[in-house]
Amino acid sequence: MNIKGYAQQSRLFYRSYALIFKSMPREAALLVVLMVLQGLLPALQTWLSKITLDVLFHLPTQNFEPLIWVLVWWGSSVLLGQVLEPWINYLVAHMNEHTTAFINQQLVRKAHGFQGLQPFENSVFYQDLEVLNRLSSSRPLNLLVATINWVRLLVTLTGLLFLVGTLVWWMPFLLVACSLPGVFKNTALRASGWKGLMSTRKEALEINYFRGLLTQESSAREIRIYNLGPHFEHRLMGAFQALQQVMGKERLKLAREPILTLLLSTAGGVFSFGYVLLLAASQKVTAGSIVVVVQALGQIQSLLDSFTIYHSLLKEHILYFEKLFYFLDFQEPLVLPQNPQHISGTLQEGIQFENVSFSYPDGRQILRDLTFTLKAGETVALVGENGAGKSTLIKLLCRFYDPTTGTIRVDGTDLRTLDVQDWRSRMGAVFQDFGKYHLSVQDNILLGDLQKQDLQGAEQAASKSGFKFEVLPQGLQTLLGKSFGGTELSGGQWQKLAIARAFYRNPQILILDEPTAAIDPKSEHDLYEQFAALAKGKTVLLVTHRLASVQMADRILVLKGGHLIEQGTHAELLHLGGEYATMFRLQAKYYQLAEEEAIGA
Ligand SMILES: Nc1ncnc2c1ncn2[C@@H]1O[C@H](COP(=O)(O)OP(=O)(O)OP(=O)(O)O)[C@@H](O)[C@H]1O
Repeated sequence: MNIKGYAQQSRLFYRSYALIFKSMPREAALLVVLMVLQGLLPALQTWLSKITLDVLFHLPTQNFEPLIWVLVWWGSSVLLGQVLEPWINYLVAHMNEHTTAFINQQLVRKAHGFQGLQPFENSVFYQDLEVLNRLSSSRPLNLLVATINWVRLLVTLTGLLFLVGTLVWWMPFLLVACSLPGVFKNTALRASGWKGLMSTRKEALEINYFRGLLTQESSAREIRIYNLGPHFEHRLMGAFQALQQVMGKERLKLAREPILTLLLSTAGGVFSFGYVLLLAASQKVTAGSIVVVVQALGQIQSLLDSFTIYHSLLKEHILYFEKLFYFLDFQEPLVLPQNPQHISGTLQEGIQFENVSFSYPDGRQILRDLTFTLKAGETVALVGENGAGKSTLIKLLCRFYDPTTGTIRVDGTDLRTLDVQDWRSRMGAVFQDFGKYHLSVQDNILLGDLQKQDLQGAEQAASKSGFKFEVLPQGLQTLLGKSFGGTELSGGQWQKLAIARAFYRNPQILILDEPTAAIDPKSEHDLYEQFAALAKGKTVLLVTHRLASVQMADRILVLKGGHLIEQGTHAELLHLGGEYATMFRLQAKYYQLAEEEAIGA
């Protein structure tokens, strides 16, 4: 590694510890102090052995005071060791919980802080996020524990090497030199292990996915009808096997490859031990000193091996933080304005699409040169075949993405210059994949505007959407969804609840992407009957395939292959006899025929 590399590594370590310290500064500082104390204990105890022997050999007759002091010191050091251990364990566990929570908070804050949806499109990015989430409860603790042991071993080693050095000055250098290749080798092997782990991100995602399919209620029905259990289980085990193969190879390397470096460090220890035995045989040193060196050498050898392992573990765990910081530093492609414009009051002119085209990050062009205006207070229906780009247009309107070319203007101001939160606070939406929150009915509605907490308003919104909460066991307080043992709703009931949430917000701009796809004909009819009242004063964009319900729109836009091919009122478009008229007549004919056939029969 060159100097730049070391500087980067040092910054990375500094930032990682800063993150851990930030989560619990006092506890972290206390832990460091306790660790250093604990690290000094073995050297202190070995030194006490020397003192004991030296005192014994030079003990004046009938004077036991030095022995009593030796006993007091020895007892204190043993007691300190015993007291320190549980406190260090307590602090490590305590800090681990906090650090895990803290890192999770950083991760989710970053993830929900993305204002656009593009980061979620990138599969590598998504896989990294999965690994970061999965390891967030182990890696920070591992870094902490490895650091603790690294520091403790370093302190112990320094103490013991110092003691050995007082007898033979070159011995510490020899011992360290013989262990260094092992340190480097293990570090390289751990880095390779991490690379292996990262190369199995796809398999890890597959494991999550197939395990989810096999264990969750949402997929239980199809799995049983099509007998998909064995098939998905096979794919799950395939992913496990692929993961085990890669990680097994890495583990084997870790067990097999350090043998030469271990031989070298053992040779250093044996040579040093032999030299001390020679010194002892020629009686050049005191008995106490020989005991010190013999004891210290025994410890140093195994400590150096452990130190090598912890050093390489540190390097391995730091790679987690490298990924974590990469994620935390990631700048989303959606560029937010430095000095955003804040808008107040109601929409005046409306929203203008000017030559808007859009391609997803995969490069496919979905919207092509769209120019139209959603006038303030107008209800516009957007229709077109599957994949025409209707939901994509909504995503641009919500500023989940920016147009690839062209501009969207709000009362003449470029949407990209507006404060995005401000803009979205004017909107209410029922998306195709609306949220089903496993909370109470009331909370599901109140989520539409957390500032309001208007219980009466929530009740009214539920009534307007046709959601009959009275039939549920605890009415508005009924807990929904299976996650926490609540009541499960039907698809249509969930959708009505999503509509209630949007109504509760009372937004200026209401976006409805197939809002009645799961709703029964009578409820749909009731909803559209009162739609004029509900939409009053709002700008509404409605996407639907049920053309009977678009008649109440002021204007209809027809999308085909990303082009805006027709626009006008229901009557105008029927008169035009184009795509809309064809689609409408097809649907109408289908119902008419079905009715005629039924009556005829
Ligand atoms: N996140 C995405 N990344 C890449 N392509 C996408 C993404 N989302 C949608 N598309 C593609 O964009 C095209 C338009 O999709 P969109 O959902 O806007 O259609 P739609 O008109 O709403 O269709 P539907 O009537 O079926 O809801 C489709 O071909 C789809 O494959």
